[in-house]
Amino acid sequence: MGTRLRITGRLPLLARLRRRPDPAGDEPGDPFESELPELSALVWHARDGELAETGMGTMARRLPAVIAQAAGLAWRANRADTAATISLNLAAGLFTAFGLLATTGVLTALFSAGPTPGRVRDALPSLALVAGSVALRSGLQAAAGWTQARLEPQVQRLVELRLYEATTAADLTALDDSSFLDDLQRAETRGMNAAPQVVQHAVDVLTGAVGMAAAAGTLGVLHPLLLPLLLLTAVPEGWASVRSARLRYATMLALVGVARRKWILSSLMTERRHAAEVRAFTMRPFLLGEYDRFAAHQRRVELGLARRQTTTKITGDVLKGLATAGVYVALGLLLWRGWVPLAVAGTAVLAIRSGQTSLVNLVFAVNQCYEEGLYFGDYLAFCDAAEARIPRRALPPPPAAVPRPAPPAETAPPARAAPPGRPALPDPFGRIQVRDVTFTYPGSDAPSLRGVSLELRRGEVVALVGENGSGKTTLSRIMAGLYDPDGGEVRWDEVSLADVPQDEVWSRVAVIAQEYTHWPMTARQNITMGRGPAHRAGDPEDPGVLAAARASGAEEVVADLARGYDTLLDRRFQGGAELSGGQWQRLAVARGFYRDAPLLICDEPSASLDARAEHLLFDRIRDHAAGRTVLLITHRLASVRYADRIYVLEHGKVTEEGDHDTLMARNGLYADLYTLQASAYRC
Ligand SMILES: Nc1ncnc2c1ncn2[C@@H]1O[C@H](COP(=O)(O)OP(=O)(O)OP(=O)(O)O)[C@@H](O)[C@H]1O
Repeated sequence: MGTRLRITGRLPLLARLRRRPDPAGDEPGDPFESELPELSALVWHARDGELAETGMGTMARRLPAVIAQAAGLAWRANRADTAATISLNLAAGLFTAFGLLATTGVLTALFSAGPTPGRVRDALPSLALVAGSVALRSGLQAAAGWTQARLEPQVQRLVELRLYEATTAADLTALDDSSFLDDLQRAETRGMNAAPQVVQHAVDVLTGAVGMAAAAGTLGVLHPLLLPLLLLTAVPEGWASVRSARLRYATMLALVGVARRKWILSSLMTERRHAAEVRAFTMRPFLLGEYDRFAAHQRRVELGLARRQTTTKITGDVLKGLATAGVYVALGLLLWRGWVPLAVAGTAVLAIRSGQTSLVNLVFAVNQCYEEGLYFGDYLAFCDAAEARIPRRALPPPPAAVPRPAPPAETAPPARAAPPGRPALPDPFGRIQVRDVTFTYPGSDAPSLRGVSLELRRGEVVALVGENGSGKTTLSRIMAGLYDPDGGEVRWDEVSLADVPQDEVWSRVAVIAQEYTHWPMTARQNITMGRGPAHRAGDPEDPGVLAAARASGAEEVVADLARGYDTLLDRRFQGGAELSGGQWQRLAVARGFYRDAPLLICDEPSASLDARAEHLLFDRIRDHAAGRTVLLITHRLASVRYADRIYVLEHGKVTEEGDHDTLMARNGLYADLYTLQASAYRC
């Protein structure tokens, strides 16, 4: 097992998969450049180095670490079950060895001279020992299987929690990063499921090793020469299994971008919210064609894999057959030379068969453990990377090798108090200042904000206007503590947001986002989402819900629902209702009001509202601002003329500021846009 599993010298398998042209036409050749150029840079080059390390020596080196990780995970999932699984398997192995050795007694008695009834009688005590140890071994194995089965869901829960804890806390910009998303896809779709498998296969490795040790120990006792012969039969199978696993893993890595693209396309073709547009824009042939292009590529790569795996398996089987024949020839020679008696040879045959079975199981388990360990490694690497992208001031619990149990959602209060030693946001604050803020999205060449400064005083409605792409949403996200600026800062009185735990910022800001989520929950939960104990079931008596619904106009929407606030807003489930765009928007606005935060950020809150609802909403926003502060982003300039102050953004810079009259008198972009909109109503 010492050779490195390199298929062509120093060339990693993945690169080879990529470069080799296939005369038969069912190999990938150089598919990403020729067939799927849009995915080429992302996938292939990023993983070459990683795969180059994956040889058999590497596997041998990594396996103990994988097993240790599995053991640690299982231990943290449930100590009693882990201890029971290990000790029951060890005990079962002992009884296997004991049963094999007792077989020698049976055979010795049976092969001795004398009348048959006497020989059978002599064999009975050893036979009883064999029967007893077989029964005990089976009982122990069954109990071990049970404890092992109990571990699986517990391990699964731990790993799921860790991943989702990390993805929901990671910096928002991480989710704009395509390599982060690729890694997330691998970790979620494959790596996360690998965790219980790793644990299971690690236990199987233990079981196989114990069974193998029992057979090997028995053979060693019977005749020392038999032992290396038995081990020889393991080499071909081990080689074949590891090579096969590596091929499969390389293929999975090669196809991760394809799988993600296919998944996106499949959701476009199956999800209800896209169905109308798919038809109206006659997108079906395009989507099906795209899907088929990726599926065809995947099929070609997978056919190549199947062929290589079959060749590998046949080679391994042939070599194993030769090795097994060698073992039996050696045993025959030992018998022929009279170096072992017949009874011992008989036991040796049984021990070899038992050893081979254990060996096959062991090799299979090692292979599976290693393969799943690779996927599990992806999961761990992703979780580490995602945890590293949790902003430090979010103050997550210290990273651990396993997930931490989350506080029960219904009892988790919004984080209002800063931890000791951390400054808290002033309550109430006097003014919020944005000072010289710059921001560039990761991977973008141009900054979205360039030295923006503005001020909001308590109780004011401040409007942000500007053409598409001028940076309004980006600025509002920085003010909501969702992005950290590259330069400059946001201060609440004298406290900089950068010094305050993010949870505290988020609990003090309510955002009615431009792109909001249609939460597939009840109408009540759509309003109370994320705020206090009501966030799970909803408190039917909560006056805050009624007030927020009234202020946003959601009250009329809920009145028409079959089960009022308890109506499920998801047509995919029985009894679920669907809302119109404007009705959804009223609920989103209600959610913002319900949070009752000192700073309300409204990003295009009226885009889908009818004229009356829009008019009412802006009135309500003004009412809401009494004692609180509102940042209003909108293209409906008639609604901002009553704002206390208006900032005009152009290409990420504030170019105008003042109230409506000042800006109209200035005759700049604001006046242009306002006059344009007003003239549309005049004619
Ligand atoms: N997630 C992102 N990744 C990279 N660039 C982004 C991202 N979101 C926005 N941008 C870029 O940042 C700039 C400002 O976008 P932003 O959404 O802040 O504009 P906006 O003023 O809110 O536009 P609109 O009026 O259309 O809503 C744009 O050039 C946009 O392309």
